[in-house]
Amino acid sequence: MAGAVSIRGLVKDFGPRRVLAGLDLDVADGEFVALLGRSGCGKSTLLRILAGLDADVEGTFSVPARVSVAFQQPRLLPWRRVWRNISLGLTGVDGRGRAVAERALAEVRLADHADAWPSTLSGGEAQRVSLARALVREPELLLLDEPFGALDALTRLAMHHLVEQLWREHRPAVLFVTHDVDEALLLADRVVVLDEGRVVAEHHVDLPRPRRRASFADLRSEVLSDLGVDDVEAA
Ligand SMILES: Nc1ncnc2c1ncn2[C@@H]1O[C@H](COP(=O)(O)OP(=O)(O)OP(=O)(O)O)[C@@H](O)[C@H]1O
Repeated sequence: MAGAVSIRGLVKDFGPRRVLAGLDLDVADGEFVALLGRSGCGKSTLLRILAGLDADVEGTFSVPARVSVAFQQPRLLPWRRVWRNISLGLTGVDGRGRAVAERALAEVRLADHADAWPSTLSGGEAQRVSLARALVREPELLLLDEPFGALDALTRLAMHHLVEQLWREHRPAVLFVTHDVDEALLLADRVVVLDEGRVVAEHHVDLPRPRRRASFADLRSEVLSDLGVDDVEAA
């Protein structure tokens, strides 16, 4: 199977600080990979590089032609209605921008919000618009940088279901940065742990979906231990 992402020896320095130190990582087509690691270990930097937002690197990487990104903050344009936020910059849709945006909104359960202004949306709704905006480009690779980090616990749960469903339907490869080990184990095919700018551990999550937290208690302990944290619940 052709890989969606192939990274070899990626090095990124910010002045004297080496953030990525020869990182190697492959992501297969349609694979859902979660990236975990201590704060400051370079997760967002890696996503920004793959998204083409930072070209000042050494090493090599390849990504597919269509890459979409969703960040922790939805970053919607406040002076555009929701549907325009989604259709803006879409090429090849001519006069169908509104219809295309509406279809994407229906997928994230926001069909009736096409004409809303971003300022009137809740945090969860804004994040769903951000997902719709990412998906409408039919990405082969979806980069998610802590997309649920700012949401409350209940909204977060709903978003897990939604992302899993959208991923099943569209099957992009996903690279998903999170601090939440449970979130990673609920959603990902593979959990990759970064430290000191390299991959230091990875775990395949061969569990049927939808997953229950009880089904990955042992894996959670292993991943937490990779992160240098004791699993108090396992004691
Ligand atoms: N534009 C920049 N200029 C200088 N240093 C930067 C810049 N962007 C990031 N860094 C530094 O690079 C390191 C990695 O940052 P990055 O945001 O990739 O970490 P992260 O793993 O995503 O962290 P977190 O989990 O806290 O979001 C940090 O030490 C950060 O201060």
